[in-house]
Amino acid sequence: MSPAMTAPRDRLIAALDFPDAQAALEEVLRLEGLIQWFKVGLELYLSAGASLVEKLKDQGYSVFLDLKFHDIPNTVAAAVRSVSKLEPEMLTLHASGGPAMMRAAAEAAASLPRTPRLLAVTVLTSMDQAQLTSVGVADAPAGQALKLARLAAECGIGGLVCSPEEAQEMKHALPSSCIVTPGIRPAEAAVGDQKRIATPAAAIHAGADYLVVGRPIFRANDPARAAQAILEEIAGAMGSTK
Ligand SMILES: O=c1ccn([C@@H]2O[C@H](COP(=O)(O)O)[C@@H](O)[C@H]2O)c(=O)[nH]1
Repeated sequence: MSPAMTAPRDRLIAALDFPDAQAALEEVLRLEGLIQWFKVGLELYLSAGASLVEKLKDQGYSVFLDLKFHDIPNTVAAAVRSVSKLEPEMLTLHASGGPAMMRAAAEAAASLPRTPRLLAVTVLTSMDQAQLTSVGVADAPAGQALKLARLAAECGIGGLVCSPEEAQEMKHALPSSCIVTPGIRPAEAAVGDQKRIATPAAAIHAGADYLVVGRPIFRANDPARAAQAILEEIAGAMGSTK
């Protein structure tokens, strides 16, 4: 983790899963002063495109562009070069795309004047054992995630996305990788479609560098209050982890 990352707000990424730029930017405004990092995923990027990312960057926010590339190596390398013009701080690709794809992505990123941090998505936090078995993977989610995380690191990918349940083992096995965990659910929050989850405090204790939170903030009656409560939980856990 970067030494500059000392404040709870540097470790919380709010997922802007909204249908258009107007809805997303209204929420950004509502969280002004609380949130530094926003994640732009497929839904919003397909609707609002590059201009939304540019607006967030112009306003001084850090952007995690979560497009989860998964294609042949040449196509993924070109996609990395293309979206890196927007200067996102983080960018995702699926580790299951394999070593040739990940190496091509890492080389493409390294060739750029401003290298985005590439994150390999290991096993989606919405997948449990049954889901994994149904796509032909016999391993347990944690074992498969670790296997893919090691492969990603060997291919020069500096970060990974995994469940907070797996963060501790990941940190132990790959101490220099940046660990980003979605699947965060404060104690009272609805779980929804997520399967491998933990509270903000548990994720910090397990060694997650960044926590991604969407619905527990944006589907709360008062998103700013929900974000504040999560920041306080992170702060408490950081205090007791030091
Ligand atoms: O394994 C993964 C990878 C990405 N995500 C993304 O994180 C957020 C989580 O949103 P919640 O509303 O807090 O569940 C969402 O944008 C996903 O696309 C993930 O959940 N799991």
